[in-house]
Amino acid sequence: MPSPKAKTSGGRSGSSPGIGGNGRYEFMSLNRRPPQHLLQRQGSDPTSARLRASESPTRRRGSGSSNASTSSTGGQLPEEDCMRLNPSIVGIALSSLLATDLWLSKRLGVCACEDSSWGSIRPLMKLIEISGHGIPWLVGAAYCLYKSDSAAGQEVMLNLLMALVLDLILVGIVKAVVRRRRPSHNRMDMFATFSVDRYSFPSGHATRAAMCGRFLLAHLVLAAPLRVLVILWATLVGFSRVLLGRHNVTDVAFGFGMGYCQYNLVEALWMSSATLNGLMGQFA
Ligand SMILES: CC(C)=CCC/C(C)=C/COP(=O)(O)O
Repeated sequence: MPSPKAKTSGGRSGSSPGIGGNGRYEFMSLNRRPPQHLLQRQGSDPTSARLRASESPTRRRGSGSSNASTSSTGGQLPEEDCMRLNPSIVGIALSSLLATDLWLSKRLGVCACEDSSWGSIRPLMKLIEISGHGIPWLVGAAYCLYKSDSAAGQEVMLNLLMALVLDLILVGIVKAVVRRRRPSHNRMDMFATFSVDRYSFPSGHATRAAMCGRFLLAHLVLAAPLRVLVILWATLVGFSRVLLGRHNVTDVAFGFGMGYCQYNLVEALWMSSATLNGLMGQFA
């Protein structure tokens, strides 16, 4: 795709910029052989790389040329150029997804700071952010465990505490492996973060909201309006991550999926009262 910054003196469509004899950028048609003064010796000038790219096998194949992997000067294209110039359909799809993700996340970051277009709702989004933070949930679960006077209540709160710790560990591992930077428009003013929380993928708030949402719906007897409120809260936590500029859309989407699956793991590792008493007995 010709660079809009290049000074054009050639055709419009189907052309690529090259450095003309006068040192100015020129556009050349990909269907015509470039002028001799632009056919640089390979490696001597970025234009030669660009000519090599404009003469890539896929383009030449598209223009009906017989030698699919020869450069404009008739030489054999090095293998790495052929490979690089022929990205797989998966690579193209992933690049398109990433570009769309970054563009959409930037557009949706409407309260990334006070003077953003929806900056007035930033305090509300920050409140929702705190409601999905790990510390309030850990403190709340520990308090409920301490105040609970039934074996069933203690069992549920202990398993919730373990689920929250499991979430922190798994999210921390994925963040540390993927190491995706947070969006450029994010203002890192979250309270109480770990080192890995500087990374964006996945959203820890989204994983916690999905996992805790499922946990509450499964283990608390809630009337229908409250059940709807739990689902609404979890959804708002996820959305707030993008609106605040903390995350890209894909970070939150993956976080929701990961949190949903984490709950399945919590159910599989569920510690019953008998098991917990047995463990307590061993440590007592
Ligand atoms: C310090 C504790 C106990 C938890 C950290 C909670 C936190 C700051 C997670 C990051 O969430 P996002 O990945 O959604 O920004």
